[in-house]
Amino acid sequence: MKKIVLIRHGQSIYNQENRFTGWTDVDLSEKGYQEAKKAAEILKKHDYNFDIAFTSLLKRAIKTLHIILEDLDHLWIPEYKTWHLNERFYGALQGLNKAETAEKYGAEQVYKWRRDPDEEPPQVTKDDERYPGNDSRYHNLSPEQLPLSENLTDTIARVLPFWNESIVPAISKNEKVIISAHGNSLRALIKYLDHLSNEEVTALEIPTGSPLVYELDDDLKKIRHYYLE
Ligand SMILES: O=C(O)[C@@H](CO)OP(=O)(O)O
Repeated sequence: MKKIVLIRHGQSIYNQENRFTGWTDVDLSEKGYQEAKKAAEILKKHDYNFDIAFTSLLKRAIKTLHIILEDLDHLWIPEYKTWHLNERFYGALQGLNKAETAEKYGAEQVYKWRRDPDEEPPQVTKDDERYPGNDSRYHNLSPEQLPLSENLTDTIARVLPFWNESIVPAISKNEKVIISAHGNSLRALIKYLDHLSNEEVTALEIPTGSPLVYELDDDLKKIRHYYLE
């Protein structure tokens, strides 16, 4: 039996301010740091350690991972950072307050933008500073890979190839894997691992800073999952 740990980063400053975040590289809030420390304490209590880590290109996920690895005295393990694990790119909604946006466009429309797997949020234009083509960290992405906006279906389409090509080989070699990522990149992965329908994934909410264990069989099919406490 194989075990992997998924963790959504601790609360970010935009989570705290109730803003659409996406690929905006905001830091953890003070509460987010505390959540990451708590996650480390829980993992330590249950004797978890890791051989390899995967995270996004965004500091809230990277710092959550580092806080955990530091407290487990495992900062030395190989660590792969990839845009494939980034949060869903929220397009022109990034930075806007969620409550104000609901007042402007209606709660139903905002709910669809947030949770309907096939509803695409408004796009950014290429001259917008939020467009990833204007950020040097994404210089190696092809024009087709650079999003103007993403729905969950688009996010799944870039998370799963990375899962199959980079994470599955590590798990298959019995390496102990931790993935520090985001609400929607983890939702994408969990939809796949749990065979969730679009309706089921719409209802799935992943708490910040809570280590989530997936037990997988030798064919990497899910046996069960649970949050560590
Ligand atoms: O703003 C975001 O990027 C995400 C995660 O915080 O929000 P939501 O839960 O609306 O998808």
